[in-house]
Amino acid sequence: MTVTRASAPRAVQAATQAISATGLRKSYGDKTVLDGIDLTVPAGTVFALLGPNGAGKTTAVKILSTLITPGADSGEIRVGGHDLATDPQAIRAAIGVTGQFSAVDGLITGEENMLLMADLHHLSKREGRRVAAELLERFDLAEAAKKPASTYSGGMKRRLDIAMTLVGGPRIIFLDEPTTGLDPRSRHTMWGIIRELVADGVTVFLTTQYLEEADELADRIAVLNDGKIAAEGSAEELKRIVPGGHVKLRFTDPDAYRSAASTLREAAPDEEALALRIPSDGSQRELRSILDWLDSAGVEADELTVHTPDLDDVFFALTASTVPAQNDQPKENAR
Ligand SMILES: Nc1ncnc2c1ncn2[C@@H]1O[C@H](COP(=O)(O)OP(=O)(O)OP(=O)(O)O)[C@@H](O)[C@H]1O
Repeated sequence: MTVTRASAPRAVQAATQAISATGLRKSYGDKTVLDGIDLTVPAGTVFALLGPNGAGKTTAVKILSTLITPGADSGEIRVGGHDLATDPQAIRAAIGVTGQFSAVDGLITGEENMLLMADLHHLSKREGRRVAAELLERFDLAEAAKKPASTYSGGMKRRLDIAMTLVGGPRIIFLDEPTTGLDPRSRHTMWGIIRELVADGVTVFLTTQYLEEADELADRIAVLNDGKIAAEGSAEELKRIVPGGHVKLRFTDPDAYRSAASTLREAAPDEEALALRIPSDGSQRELRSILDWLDSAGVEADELTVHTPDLDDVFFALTASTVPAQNDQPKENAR
């Protein structure tokens, strides 16, 4: 059953929201990092917080995962159904956090790292071994389990880090830049892992600088800029808010192309490609009116494609005023 926010009783709404925060604030001295942001993450979904370096993404993760306290003037913050102000302990028991700085101890083996986590979660020796073996297998680390973690590749360390986070069976996990510095293959492996978690009903709150990552994984994306949420929506919704979307009509017959071009004077012609571009936000309503218009003009294209701007366009449009030049570089190089 789908519960809509407008009609559901408050208790049901609370149960379906894994994370909710209103008026989240945080300042360091005079510097306002989070200037009253609202966040809502339905259970079992992936939420991506995007933003340039220093936007406050890690700060938001640290507050929601109880590692630091929010500004005193923040509104209500609930995680896993618990109030952060009154019951941070219950939140800690319900969540897992994988930060930018790994919790992996390089001096001991992958398996020992896992068993250490099992101890921290008070699992019995037998249960700890069972959970560790299962997760090491699932994360493709069984073969390397008896080797010191310092010998692992970046991707293996990151997988071990997440495996360690999962020892306690959290229903909500925070992943702060989970693929920064990973090569494309490891990144895709990590995306697969995140998708599996979500298929198991886990809620994922992730921060990322990679727009492609948010596009691939997230149900909803919020762009954080200058202490505020500059825009929020699905990847498709966000792409529609920047100009540049169009419908492209392609023809194989030059005569059909020329006839269409003379009929559709509003369309931008591309003689070489035998294509016409009609500005459009890509919405169903606009598409329908374009199709009606083509029908009434008697134009039949061989191919019709809808082009929406990509998330890069959105990111740059929304964060343009505050992005320093160095942020054109990938993060691992900028550091
Ligand atoms: N303990 C602290 N004391 C003072 N300033 C801080 C502290 N922690 C963070 N800041 C500042 O708050 C701002 C937001 O930092 P934060 O780490 O949340 O950003 P971010 O979006 O995660 O950036 P990045 O992508 O670089 O990790 C930065 O300007 C940072 O310098």
